[in-house]
Amino acid sequence: MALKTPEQYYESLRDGRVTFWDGQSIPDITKSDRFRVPLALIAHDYEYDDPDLGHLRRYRTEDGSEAHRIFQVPRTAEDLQTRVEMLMHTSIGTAVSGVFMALLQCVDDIRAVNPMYADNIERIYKYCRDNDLRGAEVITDPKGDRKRRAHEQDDPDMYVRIVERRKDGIVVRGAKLHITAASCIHELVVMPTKGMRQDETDYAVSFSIPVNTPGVKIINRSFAPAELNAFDYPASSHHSMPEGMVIFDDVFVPWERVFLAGEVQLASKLAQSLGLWERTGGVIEAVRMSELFVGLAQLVTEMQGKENDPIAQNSIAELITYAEMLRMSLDYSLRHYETTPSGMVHPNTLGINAAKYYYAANFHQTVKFLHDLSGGLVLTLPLESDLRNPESGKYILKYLATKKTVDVETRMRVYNMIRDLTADAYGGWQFVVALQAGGGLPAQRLMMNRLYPMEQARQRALAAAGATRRPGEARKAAE
Ligand SMILES: Cc1cc2nc3c(=O)[nH]c(=O)nc-3n(C[C@H](O)[C@H](O)[C@H](O)COP(=O)(O)OP(=O)(O)OC[C@H]3O[C@@H](n4cnc5c(N)ncnc54)[C@H](O)[C@@H]3O)c2cc1C
Repeated sequence: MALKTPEQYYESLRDGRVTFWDGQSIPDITKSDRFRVPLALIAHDYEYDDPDLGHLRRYRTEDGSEAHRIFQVPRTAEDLQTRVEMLMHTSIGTAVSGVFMALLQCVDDIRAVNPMYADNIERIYKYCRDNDLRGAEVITDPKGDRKRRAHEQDDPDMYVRIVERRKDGIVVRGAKLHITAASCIHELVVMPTKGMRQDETDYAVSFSIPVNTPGVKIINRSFAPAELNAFDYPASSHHSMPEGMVIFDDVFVPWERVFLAGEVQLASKLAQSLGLWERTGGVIEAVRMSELFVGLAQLVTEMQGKENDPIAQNSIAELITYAEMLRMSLDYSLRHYETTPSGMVHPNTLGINAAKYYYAANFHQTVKFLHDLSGGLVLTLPLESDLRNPESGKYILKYLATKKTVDVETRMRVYNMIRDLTADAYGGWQFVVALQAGGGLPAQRLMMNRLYPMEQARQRALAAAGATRRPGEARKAAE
C-alpha cells in the first residue's frame, strides 16, 4: 500500500456513493462540473512530488512506510510546528482528516472503558493512513428543539442513534448537518455532537464507515456555482468545498468499525477533543486570512493615494492588530503545547479556544475597516468582460485610473479579491464560518471557563485585595 497519485484519488471516488446536488443525483462526482473545483483542490494535496510542498505533505510512519502528514501524530513541538506549516498549504478537504488526531487523543480514555473500541480506532486510523484515504468530521446533529435533550425530541432521530444492536454490529439512523467535504472524501468519521446522559445511551455513538456504505446519502451545498472566472472571482474560482447533509438511513456498522456504543461518559470527551483540532484549523486559516486583509488594505490605500491619510493609517493599524493577535495566539498555543499520557503533543487547549473566540468575535468588525478603506468599488466594479470589450473597456481604463504608477487592471484585481473574500457569496460564507465552524461562540466560552487556572486567579485577587481568609473560611468562622 502506498501514497496515491491525484489520478488514483479521482478513481477512488468512483465507488457508487449516493450523492445529490441541486435536485440531481450525481452517479459519478468526478464527472460533475459542481465537484470540479473541490476535487481539484483535494487532488492537489496528493501531489507528493511537488518540489516546494512535497516534503511538507509526506512523512515516514513508525512502520517505515510513507504517508500524508495529516496522519502524523505529533510527538514533539517540532512535529506540531511542521503540521501547522503543512496545514497552511492544505485544502480543507484534506485538513478535515485531522479528525483522526481527535480520536487518537482520546484513545487512552477509551481503552480504559472498552479496549475493543480503542483497537478499532487504531486499526481504522492505520487503514486510512496506509491507503492514503481521507476522513470527514461528522459531528453536528440536526438537534431539533435546542431546549430538549436528544431522547426528548418529538422525532427521536434528531441526533444520530443506535436503532438496533446485533451480534455482528449496530444499525444507526439519523443525520449530520454541514459536513465539510463529505462527498469528496472516503470515510465518514462520526462522533456525538455533545455530552450524553445516562438515559441517552443510544445517542452516545461513534464509528467510521466508507461513504459508499448502503443507506448513506449526502445532499450537497456550496456558495460557489460550477463556473466562476478567475479575474472576477480570484478567491472562490479555485477555492470552494461543498458541505453535505449526511443521512444515515438505517445503516449497518460492523463492530470492527465502532468506537462507542452507549458508554455515555465518553461522548463529551470525543466532542471536546474534536473541538480542539477543528478550532486549531480555524485559527490557522484566520492567521492566513488576516494577513491577506492587511496586504489588501495597504494596496488599496496606496492605489488611491491615501497612504498619508491618518484615517487610512488607523484602519490599517486595526487590521494589523487583529492579524498579530491571531498570529501570536497561534504561536503561544504551539509553544505551550500539552501532551497526552500516550505521548501525543497537541496545541494548548485554553490558548486555542481563546484564539478561536477572538477570531470569531472580532471578524465582522475587522472586515468593516477593510470595507471602510476601500469604498463602493468593492461592490460596483465592472466585470472582466466589460474591461476586455474595447467599446466599454476604454472608459473603465480611463475612469478607474488613480495615478500613473497604478495599473488599472491590477487595481481591479485587488478590488475583486476584496469583494470575493468579504462581500460576495464566498465572503458571506466566511462571515458565518468564522462564527459557527468549530462550534459557536458559546462553545469556546464554555471551554475557557472550564480550563482557565481559576484557583490561581482567585488567590491572586484575594491577595491583591488584602484578604487573609478565603470566602468559605470566613463563613465557617462566623458559624
Ligand atoms: C461552513 C460550515 C462548515 C461546517 N463543517 C462542519 C463539519 O465538517 N462537521 C461538523 O460536524 N460540523 C460542521 N459545521 C457545523 C458547526 O459546528 C455548527 O454550525 C455549529 O456548531 C453550530 O451548530 P448549529 O449550526 O446546529 O446551530 P445551533 O445549534 O442552532 O447554534 C447556533 C447558536 O446557538 C447556540 N446554541 C445552541 N444551542 C443552544 C441552547 N440550547 N441554548 C442557547 N444557545 C444555544 C450555539 O452555541 C450557537 O451560538 C460547519 C458549519 C459551517 C457553517
